[in-house]
Amino acid sequence: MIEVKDLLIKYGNHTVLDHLQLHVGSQESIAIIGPSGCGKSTLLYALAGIIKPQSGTIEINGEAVNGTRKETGVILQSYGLLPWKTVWENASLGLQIRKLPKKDIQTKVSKILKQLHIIDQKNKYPVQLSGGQQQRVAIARALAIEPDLLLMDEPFSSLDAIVREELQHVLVDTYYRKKLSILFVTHNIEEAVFLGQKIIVMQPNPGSIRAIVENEHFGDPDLRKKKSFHETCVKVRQLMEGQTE
Ligand SMILES: Nc1ncnc2c1ncn2[C@@H]1O[C@H](COP(=O)(O)OP(=O)(O)OP(=O)(O)O)[C@@H](O)[C@H]1O
Repeated sequence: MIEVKDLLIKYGNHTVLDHLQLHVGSQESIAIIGPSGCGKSTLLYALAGIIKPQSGTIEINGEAVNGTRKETGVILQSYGLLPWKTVWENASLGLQIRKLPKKDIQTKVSKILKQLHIIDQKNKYPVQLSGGQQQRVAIARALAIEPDLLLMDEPFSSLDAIVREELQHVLVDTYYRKKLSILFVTHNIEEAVFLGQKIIVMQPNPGSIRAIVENEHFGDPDLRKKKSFHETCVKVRQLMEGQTE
C-alpha cells in the first residue's frame, strides 16, 4: 500500500533521510521508533505530503504522493484542534471541507464521537477538555473522513499512563473495525510493541532504517501481561541501543 523508494530529504546541507526504502502492506499497523532527531517526523510528514523530498518516490495505493491526499488522516503532535470551534465542529471539519450533505455529517460525526466516548462533550471547546479528551477529538476528526491511512506523530505522548493505555486500546479496536493502515511515530518502546504489527527501528546520521521487527502478537488485548510482549520490548531496546539482530 505504501511504497517508498530512495527517499532523500535534506534541510539545507543536512541530510535527514538518506535513500530510505520502505514497504507497508495494506491494513498494517506500523510503529516507527528511534533516537531523537533521526528523522521519524520527517518521514511521517513526507508520507502525509506535507514536505517534499529532494529525490525518491512515495506511492500510496499505486499513486504518487504530491501534496496532501484526501484519504490520509493525519494527527500531529499538538493535536491541531481549532480553539474557537467546539468538539463537534472540530470533529466535523474534514467532512465540511469535503462539502458532505449536513445529514451525512450529522450521522458520521455522531457515530464516531460515540465510539470514542466523547459525545457528551460535543458542545465544549478544546480549552475545556483534558489532554486525553482533546486527543480523542483529534482522532475523531481524522477518522471521520474514513481514511485508508492514518498517520500519527507521537499521538499519546502527553497523556498519563492510564489514559494512554485506554486510547491505545481504542486505536487497536478502530484498526480492526475500520480496516485501515496506521503508521505512527513514538518514543515509547511499550507503545510501539503494543500498537505495532511491525516496529521500524530507525537510526540517525543520516536517518535510515536499522531493523524491522515483526510483532506476531499484535492485537492481543492482554499482550502487556505476556512474556512475549516483554521479550519483544527487550529486542526493540537492544536494536535502539545499536545491537544488531
Ligand atoms: N524545518 C527544519 N529545518 C531544519 N532542520 C530540521 C527541520 N525539521 C527538522 N530538522 C532537523 O532534521 C532532523 C530530523 O528531525 P525530525 O523531527 O524528523 O526527527 P525525529 O526523529 O522526529 O525527532 P524527535 O524524536 O526529537 O521528534 C533533526 O536533526 C532536526 O533538527
